[in-house]
Parts: sequence; C-alpha cells; structure tokens
Amino acid sequence: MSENSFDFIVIGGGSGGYAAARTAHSAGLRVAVIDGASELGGLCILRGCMPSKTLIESANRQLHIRHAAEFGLKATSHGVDIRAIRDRKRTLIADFAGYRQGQLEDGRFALHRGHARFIDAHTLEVSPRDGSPTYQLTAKSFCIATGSEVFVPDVPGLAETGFWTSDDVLDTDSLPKSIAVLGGGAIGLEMAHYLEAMGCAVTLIQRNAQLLTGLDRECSDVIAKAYSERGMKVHLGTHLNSIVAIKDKKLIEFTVSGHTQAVQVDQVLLAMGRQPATHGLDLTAARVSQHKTKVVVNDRMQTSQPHIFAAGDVCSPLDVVHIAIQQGEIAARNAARLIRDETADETIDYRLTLFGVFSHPQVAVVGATTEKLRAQGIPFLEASYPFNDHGKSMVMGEMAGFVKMLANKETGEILGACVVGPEATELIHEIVIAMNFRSTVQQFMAIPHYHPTLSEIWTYPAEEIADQMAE
Ligand SMILES: Cc1cc2nc3c(=O)[nH]c(=O)nc-3n(C[C@H](O)[C@H](O)[C@H](O)COP(=O)(O)OP(=O)(O)OC[C@H]3O[C@@H](n4cnc5c(N)ncnc54)[C@H](O)[C@@H]3O)c2cc1C
Ligand SMILES: NC(=O)c1ccc[n+]([C@@H]2O[C@H](COP(=O)([O-])OP(=O)(O)OC[C@H]3O[C@@H](n4cnc5c(N)ncnc54)[C@H](O)[C@@H]3O)[C@@H](O)[C@H]2O)c1
Repeated sequence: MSENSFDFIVIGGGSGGYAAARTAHSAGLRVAVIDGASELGGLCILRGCMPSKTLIESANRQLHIRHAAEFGLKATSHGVDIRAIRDRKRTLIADFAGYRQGQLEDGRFALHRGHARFIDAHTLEVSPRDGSPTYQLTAKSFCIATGSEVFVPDVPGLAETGFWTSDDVLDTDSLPKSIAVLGGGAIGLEMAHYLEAMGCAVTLIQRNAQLLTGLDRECSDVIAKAYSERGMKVHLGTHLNSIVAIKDKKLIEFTVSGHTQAVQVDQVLLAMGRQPATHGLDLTAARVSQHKTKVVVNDRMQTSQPHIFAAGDVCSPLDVVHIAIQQGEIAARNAARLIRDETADETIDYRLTLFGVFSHPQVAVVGATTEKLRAQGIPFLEASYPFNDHGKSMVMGEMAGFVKMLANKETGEILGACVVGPEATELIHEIVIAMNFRSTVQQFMAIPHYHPTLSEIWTYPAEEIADQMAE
C-alpha cells in the first residue's frame, strides 16, 4: 500500500469522525483522518456542547443567587463579568481541545490538515490548510463526518441587518442589553437561559406553535411558563415578516394569529437550526446521494455507495453527540467487515435515542413520545408526576415540571419517558438503563430508590401504570 492509499479515510475529525477513526484503527485498518478546520476538536468541544454548558453553569449559579432569599440567605448579585465567564470557557475548552488534538496526533492515524473533496468514489483531493499544493488520497472505504453549519433562512432583512449565532454568544466579552432569539429549539432555549440570567432582555420568537418541535407539548408549556415568569417575552406560532436596522437597533416584525407585532432589540440571535456541511465535498463525483444537503444513509450507515459511510450531523436524524459517536463506530466496524469481504450487517438502533436540553428547567427525553406511539398505533399507558408534589424537589425549591413514563399496555415494558425539571438530563439515564434491559414498570418498581432523592420520583408513574394494568 502506498503512503497515499488507505483502508479507511475519515473526512472530519469531530465526534463522529474521531469515533469512526479510533474504531477502524482498533479493527486493524490503516486509517487517515482529514480535517480542514483551523483548530482541531470538532463542534462539540469547540463551539457546541462543552462551551455552551460552561456558560450555562454561570447562568445556573446566577439563578441560585436570585432565589437565595427563599433559602434564608442574604446574597445579592453585584453584576456579571462576561469576560471572566468567556475566559473560564476558553481555559476549559483549550484543555478539552488539546486532549482531542493529542488523540488525533498520537500516531494511530495519518492526520491531514486540509479540505477534502471527492474526485471519484475511491479518490479524494486534499487542499492543505497551509496553502501547499493539492494532492490525492485513495482508500477502499470512507466515512463522511463533516458535521453541520448554521442554517440561515431567507427572512427579508436578516442577512442585511446582521445577526449573532451561538458562536458569537460563546465568544463575546460583552452582551447586548436586549436580544431577540429567533428559534425555540435546543440552541434557542439554552442561549435564552444564559442571556436572560446575564441580564439581557430576551424576546424568543418561535415559528412552531410550541417550543422544542417534536417533543410532547406539555414539555414546551412548562418551559414557556418558566421563561415568561423570568420576564422573557415568548412568542409561539409566529411568522417572521422582516428585520430592519433603525440606527443601531433592529426592528423585527412578525405575525401571530394574523396580528402583526414588532419588537426593537439591540441584537438578533439566529437559532433556527443547522444544516449538513457538504458544500465543496463534491459528493456527486462520488455518486453519493443527498436529500437536500443531508447525506442519505441506510441503517448500516452506508451511503448510496456501499463502501462510503457517513456519521454525525451530516447524515443524522438528530444532531447530538452520542448518536454521532454510535454512528461513527458502526460505520467503521461495517467498513472493516466489507474490507474483509464479510457482510456489513451491523445496524443502528435508535430505540434508546436520548435528547436533553440544558435550559432552566431542563428537558430530557428517551425513546418514544406519546405522539409517536399514537401515530404507530402501539397500545400504551402513560402516567406523569409533578415536581411540585415531590419532597426532594420541593426542598430544592425546583418545582416546575414533571416526569412522564410510557409503557406497553399489554406487557408493561417501558417504551419512553420525558422529564422537565431539576437535573432532567441526569434523571433520564435511569430510564435509559431500564429501557436498555427492557424493564417492565413492575420490575422497575422493585428496584430500590433512596429517599429523599429526585430519582425516586420515577416510582410514582411506574406504580400508576402498574395499577392501570392491574385494573
Ligand atoms: C451551541 C451548540 C450546543 C450543542 N450542545 C449539545 C449538547 O449539549 N449535547 C449534544 O449531544 N449535542 C450538542 N450539540 C450538537 C453537537 O455538537 C453535534 O451533534 C456534534 O458535535 C456533531 O459532531 P460531528 O462529528 O457530526 O461534526 P463536527 O464535530 O462538526 O465535525 C466535523 C468536522 O469536519 C470537518 N470538515 C467539514 N468539512 C470538511 C471537508 N470538506 N474536509 C475536511 N474536513 C471537513 C470540520 O472542520 C469539523 O472538524 C450542540 C451544538 C451546538 C451548535
Ligand atoms: N442540548 C443539546 O443536545 C443541543 C444543544 C444545542 C444544539 N443541539 C443540536 O443542534 C441542532 C441545531 O439546534 P437549533 O436549536 O438551532 O435547531 P432546531 O432545529 O432544534 O430548532 C430550531 C427551531 O427554530 C424554529 N424555526 C425555524 N424557522 C423559524 C422561523 N422562520 N421563525 C421562527 N422560528 C423558526 C423551529 O420551529 C425550531 O423549533 C439541533 O439539531 C440540536 O440537536 C443540541
């Protein structure tokens, strides 16, 4: 094998790509990773999960200070130091990114720092970052893991007036006095939480009739109420008409139920989704099919070219890290099977798909939702329990929200759950484990739960479903 030819080339060294590369190396393949970014680490480490959660920790502490009197404590916030928050984030992220860079450079893979594009289904052209001449690499198999980029919709005036994305919030050392958050998905809600806690006047404008499109409506209702109570203006079911600059302000005009409204703000945060990053890859040269910009894959992570796999945001039904990693690992193992002339038959199972939002209160879901089970015609029972009637959450003063469990009506097997409330993104894992072992509500109830904990709240819906089954 020449030095420019490999068993497996991964394009993109983020969460999905790194998982694919290390798995392929462990399977004995000769692997190359190509990444075109100025900084190695991928979205999660550099501009996604980790930096946003660092900022959100500051927001959470600010809310604790606000509510100190409720706990008999005399604490007052004397303001916020956005530069210090940003610097703390930079220090942590440099550490995480350095670790990932070390993993990519530890000699297991040939690392190519440049932009890749397909010449044909077995050949890539690499344009090195340092401006040196392009060169070609060939491989028996590939994994496209190029991630995603901010989606900029065609709203009149948006491009002309300018806007912030999550990247700007993460790296700014000063915040505007007022901001309109466009989009009520995970990014919109997490950023709104941070920005409001830091003192910005937040207006949230969401197109859908609920926040977090696709989740149960009750989850949206809890967040919308909590955010409104914090003084945020939450507009649902909107249509954005236009954005115009008026001196150094931005005037956003939108329609809700046929009524036109307007809000004037200092800044706009665009959080209306992300789209797969495929431009410049020349997927048509490799005859890899796309649906709009998304790379189409089967459940073995194969594209329309069986030896070209994909993983992560570029192809995923849900842009989250644990899925990107799982997809990358499956892609690599299937590629190794193909190279050994075996069948690439490992499939991905989205049954335990998790989704968590670090808003306040937090939201987390696993498995099926009420809507999905109804649509699939699966007979099910469901039960909820509110945090305002649960001892530990009352003690914590965190009473907004509820837990909900869904189970098969005949067998009692837990099919899904959601939490809106304190530590939701931690609490959900108990149900993931139960679902992994296909636990029934009856088996779940037999598991001891320490008292008083947030976790024991799960026993109430489990018991209620068991009672419903016994009727
Ligand atoms: C603000 C924010 C917060 C988030 N928070 C969470 C969270 O809390 N939990 C969670 O699970 N998910 C979160 N996500 C989503 C998560 O970050 C992504 O799902 C995940 O990082 C995607 O990984 P990936 O490997 O698909 O892509 P990436 O990590 O983006 O990696 C793609 C890599 O490909 C490279 N590349 C692209 N094109 C080329 C090319 N042609 N040639 C060479 N290299 C190329 C890029 O330089 C990049 O390094 C968040 C996202 C954002 C934006
Ligand atoms: N905690 C997490 O796991 C986490 C955090 C942040 C981001 N992410 C991932 O990043 C991706 C991008 O997040 P996102 O929140 O930008 O996208 P998203 O697609 O989740 O949400 C975008 C929201 O914007 C709304 N919207 C779209 N067009 C609009 C318009 N014209 N006017 C008003 N609202 C409009 C949509 O109704 C939708 O609810 C998501 O897929 C998510 O999985 C995950």
